[in-house]
Order: sequence, then C-alpha cells, then structure tokens
Amino acid sequence: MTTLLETRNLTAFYGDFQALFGVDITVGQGETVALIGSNGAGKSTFLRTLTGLLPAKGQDIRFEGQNIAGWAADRIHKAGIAMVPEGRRLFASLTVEENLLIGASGKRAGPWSLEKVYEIFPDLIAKKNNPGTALSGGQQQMVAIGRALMSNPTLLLCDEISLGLAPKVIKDIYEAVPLIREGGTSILVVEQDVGQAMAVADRVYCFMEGRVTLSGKPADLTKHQIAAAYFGAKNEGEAA
Ligand SMILES: Nc1ncnc2c1ncn2[C@@H]1O[C@H](COP(=O)(O)OP(=O)(O)OP(=O)(O)O)[C@@H](O)[C@H]1O
Repeated sequence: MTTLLETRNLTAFYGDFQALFGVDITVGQGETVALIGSNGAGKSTFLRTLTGLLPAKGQDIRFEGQNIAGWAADRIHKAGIAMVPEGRRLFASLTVEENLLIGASGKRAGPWSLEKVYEIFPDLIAKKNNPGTALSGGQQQMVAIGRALMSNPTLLLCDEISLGLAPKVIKDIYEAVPLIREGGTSILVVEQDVGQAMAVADRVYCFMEGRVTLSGKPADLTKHQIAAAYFGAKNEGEAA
C-alpha cells in the first residue's frame, strides 16, 4: 500500500486546552479510513489540524511525501485535500449547481465535473436550480460532498456524514463511496455510527480523549475491543 497521508505524534490545542495527544494515523492511496469515537474525543479536531484550520506548525503531517504542517488552508486544499464540513455549510443564496461550481475554483486536473457529481448523486439533477438550503438534509449532504469533489481532491475528508439523517438516506450517500474511490480519491470519514464505519471502511481508528485507543481492519476487531476503546474499559458494558 502506498502511503498518501501520515501523521506522527500529532498534537492540537485550543488556547491552553490540549485536544490531541500524539495521534499517529495513516491513509493509503485508494483507502477508505473511518474515525470513530464519542463526542469530544478529538475527531473533528484531527480533521481541522489536517486542513490547516488549526495551527500545526513544526509538526509532522506527510501528504504525498511533503510535510504540509503549518501550510495555509488554501495551499493544503490546492495540494489535494478537500473537506466536507460538519453541518454541510451550503450558501443559502446560491442554487445547488452554483454551490457545486464554487468547489471547482482552483480546480486541479482530474475526473470530477458537474456531470460526474450528478451521476453519483442523481437526486440532485431535478434540484439543480433550487436554492441549496431548499433541500432535504440528505440532499444538502450530497451537495456538500459534490462541492468538495469538484476540486478533484486526492483525499476527501468528511465530518459526520450521517448526522441527523434517516437510515435510507445514509445508505444512498454511502453507496457513492465506491464510485468516489473509482475516481482515485481516498476517503477519511468521521462517523458516529460504528456499524456504518465498520461496513464502509478498509480500516478504522477509534479516538478517546484526544488519543487513538484502537486501530485495525473491521474484520480483525471484536465488539469487545471496540467498546473498550470507545468508552474506556470501566464503561464498556454500555456499548452492548
Ligand atoms: N473551538 C473550540 N474551542 C475550544 N475547545 C474546543 C473547540 N472545539 C473542540 N473543542 C474541544 O476539543 C475536544 C475535542 O473536540 P472535537 O470536536 O474534536 O471532538 P469530536 O470527536 O469531533 O466530537 P464531536 O462528535 O462532538 O464533534 C473537546 O474536548 C472539545 O470540547
């Protein structure tokens, strides 16, 4: 497996508050990797550190062989890391298509286009002239993913794809994952739903209190191990 992204001993702070304590994560080319863990475990903070939204100067974040720690967010985006933020954040005054086209600014060479986004999310075709906010939550999530893909990223980061969505909609969205990978994009997804993470990911990392407490391929991890890593050994009964 060729390594696409590798963090070593990554830390993150909000002022004096330390949110990450030495996180080592690897994403290989073509892999789908899921981050799981309870609220406040540090998953979003990890993504924010990768994308340059939190300072990472002097740290070790290797992306395609370069250390991108400390780079400005737009430089990281241009290098090929695109983020689908938690809460989708569409532009209310713009149509679906205009929201998608915004993602194409500073576009890199690659397979993604409006047509290709409509191909993986056909629900959006009939809505393309509607305001982005006049959509269901699931459709908004599709636009947010499509917008990120329009820049032709090598690595797509998704924060809480399924938050607040109905199971059928979540299934529709996750069905796009293999199609995204076919385009050559690797995926790093934060997913609260452990079952969903296990179903979609090649490998998962579990966070607790700013540390990685477990990692591996879904088939190699037991429910017991996951519960202990997710809640801490003393509370693991809760996960059953
Ligand atoms: N802007 C911020 N300022 C200060 N502390 C923050 C900020 N954002 C997050 N934190 C703290 O950092 C820690 C990690 O939060 P983070 O949002 O990364 O967790 P998470 O695993 O993504 O959980 P969630 O599912 O709730 O988003 C928490 O203790 C949280 O309270």
